[in-house]
Amino acid sequence: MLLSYKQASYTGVRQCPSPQLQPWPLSRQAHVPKRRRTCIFTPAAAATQNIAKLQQEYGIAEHVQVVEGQGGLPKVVLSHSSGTKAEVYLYGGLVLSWKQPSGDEVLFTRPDAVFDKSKPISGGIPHCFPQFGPGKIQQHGFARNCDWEIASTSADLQPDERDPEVELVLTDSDFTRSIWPHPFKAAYSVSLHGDSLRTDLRIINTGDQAFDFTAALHSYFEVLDISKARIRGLKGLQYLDKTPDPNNPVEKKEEREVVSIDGPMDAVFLSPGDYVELDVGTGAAVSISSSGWEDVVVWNPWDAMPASYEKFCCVENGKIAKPVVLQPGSSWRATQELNVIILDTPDFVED
Ligand SMILES: O=P(O)(O)OC[C@H]1O[C@H](O)[C@H](O)[C@@H](O)[C@@H]1O
Repeated sequence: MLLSYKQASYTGVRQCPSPQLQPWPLSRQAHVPKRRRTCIFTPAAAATQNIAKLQQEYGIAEHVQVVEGQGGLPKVVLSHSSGTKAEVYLYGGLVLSWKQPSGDEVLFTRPDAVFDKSKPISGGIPHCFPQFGPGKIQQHGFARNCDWEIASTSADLQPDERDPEVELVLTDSDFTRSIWPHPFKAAYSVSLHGDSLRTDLRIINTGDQAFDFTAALHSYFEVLDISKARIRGLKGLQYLDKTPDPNNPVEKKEEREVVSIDGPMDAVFLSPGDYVELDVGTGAAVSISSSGWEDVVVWNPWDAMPASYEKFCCVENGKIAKPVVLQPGSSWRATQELNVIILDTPDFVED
């Protein structure tokens, strides 16, 4: 939580235990001399070896590290000399954590998040692609439950400001084509620049037929208390209110300069400017600047998630209302930059 509201952090996150080494089948063990049985090779050991290989190939001293994350999943840790850190999981191509130099976490992981690939990781910045939803395929598409690959890593050569970056890619596979029959490449770079976190997503049509898609960065931000969170930058916008029924949204106009949340909220704001701001209630705010993304979703489930709704607010850059139509060989690009700002006059001051 920003500004050291450590009391707001969660301790109840359910995690899968790291995979343990399993013994070989007995028939095979019979051929293994006893003293060597600890050297068995298993899927878990293979995963660890794979992580070590990725680290060897893509690690950059002090700035980029590939290590084992929760549930034994590979994650890339970006460290900036300013003290900021980000963790990017290959599963889902997901930024799970972004910490300020103070150690304060900006993003939020739901307590029901799991790291065993049985479902997408519920927290951080999951992808919604190739469909935001609801729609013809699974809610929010498949990009959040696929393994992305590392394409490259870098750390800028300026001696004091080595901006670490990782680029991940996801391409169509038998699995993706069984859901959505189009050849594509998604290239997603995540980088730290001083105190800010930047993402750059490109979708490329690698097939010979046009396709359309919708997408979003389903960003979870930690707030002091949802009743104290405020969003600026939405005044005057038309929005699709999905709260009563996500399948039959009602179009409305936002009249408020400062949007507060006092019940379930699921709204797609149409064509905001390139900047919105989430005041997290501590005297700090997250500024969200973007290009290419055309809509902003604000989501809080309220008492449908009693264990966590008070502690997060999703503010999601998306391309939802008007799908992107991509011709063969063409591409679409959208960027997002998050910064933490200290507010001069917070709307709420602690009693
Ligand atoms: O639970 P998930 O599949 O992650 O979706 C959680 C929520 O995401 C979005 O913000 C949608 O607008 C909501 O309609 C949806 O309920």
